[in-house]
Amino acid sequence: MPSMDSGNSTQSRHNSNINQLNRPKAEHFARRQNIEQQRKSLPIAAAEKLLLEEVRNNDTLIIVGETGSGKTTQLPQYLNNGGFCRDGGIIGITQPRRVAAVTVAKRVAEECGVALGQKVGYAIRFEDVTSSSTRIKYMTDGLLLREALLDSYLSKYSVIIVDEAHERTVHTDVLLGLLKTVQKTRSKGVSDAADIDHREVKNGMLLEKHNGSEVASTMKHCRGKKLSPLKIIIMSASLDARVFSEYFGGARAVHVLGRQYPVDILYTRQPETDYVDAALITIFQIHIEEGPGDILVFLTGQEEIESVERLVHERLPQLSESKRKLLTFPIFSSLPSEKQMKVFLPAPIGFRKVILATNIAETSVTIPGIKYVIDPGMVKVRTYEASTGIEPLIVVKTSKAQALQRSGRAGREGPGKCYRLYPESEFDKLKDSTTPEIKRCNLSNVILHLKALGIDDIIGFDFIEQPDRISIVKSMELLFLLGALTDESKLSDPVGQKMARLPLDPIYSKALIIASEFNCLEEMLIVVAMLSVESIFYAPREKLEESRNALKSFSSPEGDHLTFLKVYRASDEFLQKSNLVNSKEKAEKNLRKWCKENFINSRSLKHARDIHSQIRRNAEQMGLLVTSCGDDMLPFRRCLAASFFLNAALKQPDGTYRALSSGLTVQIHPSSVLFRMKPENSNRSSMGAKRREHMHIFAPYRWGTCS
Ligand SMILES: Nc1ncnc2c1ncn2[C@@H]1O[C@H](COP(=O)(O)OP(=O)(O)OP(=O)(O)O)[C@@H](O)[C@H]1O
Repeated sequence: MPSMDSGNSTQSRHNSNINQLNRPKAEHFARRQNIEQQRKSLPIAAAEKLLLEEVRNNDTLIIVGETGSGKTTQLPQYLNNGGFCRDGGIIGITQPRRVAAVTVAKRVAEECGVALGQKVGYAIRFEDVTSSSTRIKYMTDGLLLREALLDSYLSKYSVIIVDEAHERTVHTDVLLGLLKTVQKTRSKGVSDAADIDHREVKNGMLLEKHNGSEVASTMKHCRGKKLSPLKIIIMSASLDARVFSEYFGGARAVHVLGRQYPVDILYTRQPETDYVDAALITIFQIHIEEGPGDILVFLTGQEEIESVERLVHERLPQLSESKRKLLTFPIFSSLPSEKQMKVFLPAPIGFRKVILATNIAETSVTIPGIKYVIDPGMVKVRTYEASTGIEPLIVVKTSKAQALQRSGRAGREGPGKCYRLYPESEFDKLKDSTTPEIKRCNLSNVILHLKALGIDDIIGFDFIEQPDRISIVKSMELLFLLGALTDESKLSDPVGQKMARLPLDPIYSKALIIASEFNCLEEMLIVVAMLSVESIFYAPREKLEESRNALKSFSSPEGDHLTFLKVYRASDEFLQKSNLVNSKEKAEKNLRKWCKENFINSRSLKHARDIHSQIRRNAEQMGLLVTSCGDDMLPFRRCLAASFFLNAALKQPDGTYRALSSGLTVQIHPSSVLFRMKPENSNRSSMGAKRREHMHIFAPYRWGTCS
């Protein structure tokens, strides 16, 4: 009957609406229950009370526990529940990488049932998702160091957890030294503030000397402020507790026993001659032979990742129709963060996800769905040759600690497998831990930072492992040449002070500061942003000639910097025109097409655009004048020479180049526009120095050494 039918259907529609309304709630409830259960089953859960006791009884604690045991997500929650935020104090947790800080914060906010940025938040360079109610704050180690510039007692933190300390990033090492001093000072602030034996104001900073060691703080933070003690926790699955314990004067170390799920480790019988090919074969082998579960592959860099991605797609059509449901997702540091986050989304039903990652995904992160890890055992690291100032990127074998971290990305939601693409005998030969970054990097950034904190005696600074003296000297020399240090090795005012405030490499900061004086900051902001991303141009092997012609249309005889400027401005003009007649999305899509036609890496360009707006904001906040030099590029080129002088080389009468700083014979890098252009002996030079008319200085952003 129509009325009955209609009544019934209305009723059923009504019921279904109720169901629909209830479904998200029910799903939400089920998910929360699931999370609660997961939390309770973590190995660390059994040790909650014990850990709280340990933290109460020890100012510094070292915690070692298996990957996935719950250290990063649970301990801060235990501490919060245990009263460590009672007086408004914050629990700060540092991570070596942005992606870990962001994803772990999201997870913990969900576990706590709060909106991200409220009780639980994160802060990374250029992004602060915290509020006055934040009590658990995840952040990069570099960011906490920057915070110390504003509040050198880190007074808002009641506990600071240095997570993944085994990575020994340069920021972690400096932070450890700083925390040690801060802890000492803060305990004095409570017990015996009167023992401050000397105070002076220097460049707006208040310096205090405690028993001979200098600690700087801003006036607003220490005047009359009662300081509460600071708890320090050092954490990792793979650190040598002894080293850290000794450094912190015999600090207590505890081990959290047990792991959540087993991970089978498999090795190859023979060493692999081509690990990229071996990784590719293993991806397909797992995909064809193994049960459901996503795959995480560790590769050394963007190029390798993109090539494996291409090869997977080339080989996929050779599989039967039902086996083609394989999706690839890249993740590397220069990939824009919204693209990085895609790896954390579940694969569509029936599909297998293959994540191609650099060591960015090696520690801390939980990527839902990962059951299989492929580890070729290689990693790309930056090194520093102090004598020449060159910082080559080299591919080396991972350490045992890294191998352990990589395998630990599986076994987080269920049992997993890790395929190490080398024989077990090779594993035994690996170094236990990675060489600390401080031993193999340019220290100018660190020194600038320490100086800004008022720590002038760099060699006397209490590093966990002393950097090489020659590296310190060379880096100070560079800062001096950049004008950041005075003759007395103090931070100069205003150049050094301003440089320390910019979150950039000192050379880039100097370029911006000097460009603002010479009315070409608009141009320099673009160039610094373009230099901050990986390869703007791409040249596919099969279209080499076409891509070279495209590059030629942007090439400037004055080098890569001006070429970048042209590319950026051309893309900007294109986007603006497209925006006039299209929606924002359509205009962005058109820009990607334009990039493709011009062999420009649209991802890198988009990233450069983001960085550009961020550093422009920074520059404006600092009061730097953002003006353009128009068509006269001479002042701009002079500013380049005044900041990037380490990259300058003189053309010799025989046609070779000699680096001005090191005296080494160098050649123009094949990726430079000058490589094919063969600069002529004209009157053009980056410095415009007449006395060097017979030899010319160009400043491509990369030089290769001649073998
Ligand atoms: N985003 C997430 N999605 C699903 N489960 C998660 C997520 N983050 C964490 N987990 C679960 O919580 C467990 C503990 O993660 P946590 O990061 O706290 O471990 P950890 O001991 O710090 O590991 P690691 O030493 O590898 O950093 C994981 O094994 C996983 O089961």
